[in-house]
Amino acid sequence: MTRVALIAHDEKKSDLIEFAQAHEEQLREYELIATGTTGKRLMDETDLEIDRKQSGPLGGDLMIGADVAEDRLDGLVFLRDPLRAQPHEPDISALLRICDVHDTALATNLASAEFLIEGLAD
Ligand SMILES: O=C(CO)COP(=O)(O)O
Repeated sequence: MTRVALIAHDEKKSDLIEFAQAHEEQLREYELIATGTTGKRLMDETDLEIDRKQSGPLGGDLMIGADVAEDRLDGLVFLRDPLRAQPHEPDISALLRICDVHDTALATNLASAEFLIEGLAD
């Protein structure tokens, strides 16, 4: 089954929720995982089922990175906050890097997330 991860930093969470709501029917076909707080908001504000990992700063990015390393992920939408430094920046870099290592589809902004989600539907 197609497995997709959804992550957003705080300033981008509302954008991700709107994105998920707009694509809810399609996303319902997939196994979804998310970091802790992102996952909670998705569950509260959509009808999607989410496998919630730890919150990002507590290791959630690394947990999703482990899925990527095991080739268990088909795509990642990661709406980062480009204007604010994060305390767990090394974890974020590690997640982006492992996506490149495994050639896993990765979208870090809404415009590319639209392409990713369209591509998964094909
Ligand atoms: O910090 C994050 C990704 O780096 C996201 O974590 P939360 O979804 O728990 O806010």
